[in-house]
Amino acid sequence: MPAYGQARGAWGWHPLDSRWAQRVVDAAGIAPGELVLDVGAGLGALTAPLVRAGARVVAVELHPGRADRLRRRFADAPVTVVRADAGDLRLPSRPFRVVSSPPYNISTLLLKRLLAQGSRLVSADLVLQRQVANRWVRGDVPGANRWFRYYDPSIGLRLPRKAFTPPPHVDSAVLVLRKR
Ligand SMILES: C[S@@+](CC[C@H](N)C(=O)[O-])C[C@H]1O[C@@H](n2cnc3c(N)ncnc32)[C@H](O)[C@@H]1O
Repeated sequence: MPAYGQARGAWGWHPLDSRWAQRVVDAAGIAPGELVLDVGAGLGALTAPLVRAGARVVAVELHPGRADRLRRRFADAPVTVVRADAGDLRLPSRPFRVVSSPPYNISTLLLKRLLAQGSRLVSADLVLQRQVANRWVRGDVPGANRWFRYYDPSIGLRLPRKAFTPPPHVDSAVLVLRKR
């Protein structure tokens, strides 16, 4: 079921503190001009430092009000706001990177989408529930053998709960995937 059909309050609303968002983007090492998807962009906590890094950003957000606010906030920046469900995401036809702090309930769906056959994904830096990120790095997910022929998984930054407002009930970490 698309998340848009979820009850009010079930939107995975845990925005990142701006300093932590900056750290996540710094660690991703974005080069000017790169195409970067920010999936579940919220109000742009990651979008803003991505723009400062010189990225061309596609900000995907399902919540209509947040998508509108993103459009207004980044009207003069190289940001395309797409109101879409991450599960139905149309991937760019050219090489792209992903830097995202998605709602935890869609992280597996999103990863499968990004790693689908034909994807031009170059790298992903995804803020995930730490347990889930660890499972991916251990290869403890169906399909891992196939995906990890092409991508090298590792754990990046570990984020404390206070990196988000409101703080989630679980620890988080950045799952880093780099094309081999
Ligand atoms: C954890 S918040 C993070 C927001 C922002 N990335 C940040 O770090 O501040 C996740 C965001 O994903 C959005 N969202 C929820 N379900 C979604 C879906 N299926 N597709 C796209 N966005 C979704 C929510 O509306 C929310 O803005």
